[in-house]
Amino acid sequence: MRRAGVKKRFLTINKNDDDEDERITFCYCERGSKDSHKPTLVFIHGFSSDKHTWLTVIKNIPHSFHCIAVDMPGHGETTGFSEEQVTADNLVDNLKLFLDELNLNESICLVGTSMGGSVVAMFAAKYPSYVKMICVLAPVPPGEEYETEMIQQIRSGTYNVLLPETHEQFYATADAMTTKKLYLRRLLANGYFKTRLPTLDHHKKILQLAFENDYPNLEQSYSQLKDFTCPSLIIWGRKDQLCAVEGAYYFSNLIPKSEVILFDDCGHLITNDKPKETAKSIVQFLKENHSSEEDSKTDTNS
Ligand SMILES: CCCCCCCC/C=C\CCCCCCCC(=O)OC(CO)CO
Repeated sequence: MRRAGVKKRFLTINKNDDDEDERITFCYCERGSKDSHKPTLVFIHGFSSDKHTWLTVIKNIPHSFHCIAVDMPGHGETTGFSEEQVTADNLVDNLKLFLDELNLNESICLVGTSMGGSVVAMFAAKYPSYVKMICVLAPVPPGEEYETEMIQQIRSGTYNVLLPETHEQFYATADAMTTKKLYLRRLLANGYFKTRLPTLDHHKKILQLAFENDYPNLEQSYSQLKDFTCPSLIIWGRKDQLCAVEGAYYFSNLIPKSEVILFDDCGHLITNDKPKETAKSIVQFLKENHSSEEDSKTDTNS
């Protein structure tokens, strides 16, 4: 935590004044404070992950940028949700509540990876006025056309592809998800199991429900992005085995003002494989597209 210079904070929101059960407490990491000349960067992690996934990237972003990485409902230290409530719609709407509470409702750059990238895309489709720009890292593309073998396996119930339960499964998942060599992999696996095994059943349930309810509707949920006019950056690893890299063109064809960056030698865990490059791409994208946004209505997508 200290290396990225972030502070951990909690924010409790009453969704309903009469009902204590409808109180949620968000946990998030923050560095810096709101700056009227620059958008705040808000980072959304992937499935079964948490805010820490972004520290490798935030470390490489200049301190002049206000950064927030939040634990999504059902993940990390954010509390007040049952599995059934962790749906795409709820994640999007609760992210809106969180941003409202922090007064971050007009000038942010929303950045998400994997499932978090999907949440960012759906958020921008539903609440375009909240964001100045978005950046999605390998979000889940819709439909069979983009389905990888890994997605097929998970969809048919082999959850340990994403949620390993044994050391062997952990090494297989790591091999599939990252191109970086794992040093001290047994130690890493032990660290992983220590934090993840207690939440395993909970995450399995969330995954099952997501494939039943949200996955079939992805195309519909993304469709309003066709009218999203803010600059959008799409980042993908060429060696992604979970979310097919062709998905980058699905999103760039859908979003009017979009730009694609593909990293060589990079798997699905982009924040792990290319942290410096990711930070650099985001900062570059912010510099090119902010402030000048009013006079540059050019389509970078053609
Ligand atoms: C849960 C609420 C869903 C809301 C959003 C709908 C997204 C599409 C619906 C179904 C697919 C489920 C997820 C499939 C893979 C995610 C990979 C991922 O996030 O990888 C992590 C590491 O696990 C990377 O950090």
